[in-house]
Amino acid sequence: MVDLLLSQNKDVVVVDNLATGHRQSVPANVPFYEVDIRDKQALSGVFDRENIEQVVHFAASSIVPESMENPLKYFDNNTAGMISLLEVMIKHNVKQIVFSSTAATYGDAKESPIKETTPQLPINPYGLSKLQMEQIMGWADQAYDLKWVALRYFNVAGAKPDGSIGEDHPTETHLVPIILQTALGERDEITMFGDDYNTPDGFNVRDYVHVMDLVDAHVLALDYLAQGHDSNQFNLGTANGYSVKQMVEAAREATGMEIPAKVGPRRPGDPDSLIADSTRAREILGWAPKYESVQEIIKTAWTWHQTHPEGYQDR
Ligand SMILES: NC(=O)c1ccc[n+]([C@@H]2O[C@H](COP(=O)([O-])OP(=O)(O)OC[C@H]3O[C@@H](n4cnc5c(N)ncnc54)[C@H](O)[C@@H]3O)[C@@H](O)[C@H]2O)c1
Ligand SMILES: O=c1ccn([C@@H]2O[C@H](COP(=O)(O)OP(=O)(O)O[C@H]3O[C@H](CO)[C@H](O)[C@H](O)[C@H]3O)[C@@H](O)[C@H]2O)c(=O)[nH]1
Repeated sequence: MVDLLLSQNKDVVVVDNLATGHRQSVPANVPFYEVDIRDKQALSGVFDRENIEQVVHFAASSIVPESMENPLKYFDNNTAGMISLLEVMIKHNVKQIVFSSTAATYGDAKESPIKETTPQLPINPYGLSKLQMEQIMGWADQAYDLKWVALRYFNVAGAKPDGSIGEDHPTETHLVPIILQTALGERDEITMFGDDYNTPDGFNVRDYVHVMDLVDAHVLALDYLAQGHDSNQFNLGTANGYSVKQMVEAAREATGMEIPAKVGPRRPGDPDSLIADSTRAREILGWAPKYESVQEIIKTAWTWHQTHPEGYQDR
């Protein structure tokens, strides 16, 4: 996101407590504050110093299985983090925010593909915390005229195509990086969590969206708010569902590697299937994902993993 905004000659300020982020991923010439958004005093200091007009709120804990084991962490970092951020924004009269929401707010959705109007009934604490954050922004709009866009991402994957920016988590839990670490020989095999879901081949189905397409949507959402539109919510996915097994097979084709895989037990908190209907984002924001095939998404991630087997190397 920072990379794209800079390429458009926008001024950017980054706040991150580096809980899972990397200092090296932010260019040295971008103002960077190592601040926890729950620290209102420190965050207020950033807003005092910088001339902030709009906020893009990515900061969160975002691992579904971790949220099942440690729900309070999610309500603290995510829900309370949002309250702190909004208080500081309102105090500084900053009233436009684009927010990273998630398909996890829908839970085991009763319709597929999922529309923005599909009932949000999360089945894990992570999804609930993100739904609470949306609802809190809704009340802040009514009370303080704060305008917000929730971008409900489906499963994000891929890397900058030149391989210079990619995923690097302290403990990797996401499917695509785990598959590619297995392809690189960093892991012996991948365990596919559960083959008895209510899906065509029994494996969980997800809608994988490229990170470059995702950041495009954020720029469109910032423009949408700058033009004075009302608060809104948008699903971001490609409308193509792939099962875990199909993802492993697609990665074998995309990389030419063997990628040993076995079936293991279900992982708690996983819905059967999450596929997006992104018509609203296409019609209102003019968003059009450029990467429709998971092969292409996986290939860009593969370039990153091959060239950065140790990630950002800052640990
Ligand atoms: N990756 C996905 O598939 C996906 C899907 C839907 C939504 N999202 C959302 O997108 C956002 C980014 O996800 P990601 O996959 O890049 O995760 P990530 O863990 O790589 O990024 C989160 C960033 O927020 C920072 N952070 C966390 N808590 C903070 C706090 N209290 N104060 C300041 N900084 C804090 C971390 O250090 C990290 O840099 C998250 O809000 C996540 O919920 C991700
Ligand atoms: O080693 C693994 C890792 C994952 N999976 C499976 O692969 C699928 C995708 O799992 P991820 O952990 O990559 O992603 P999640 O669907 O759990 O969650 C991701 O997408 C969500 C939206 O759909 C959230 O927003 C969340 O932040 C983001 O991590 C799931 O069915 C999971 O069970 C495996 O089978 N084996």
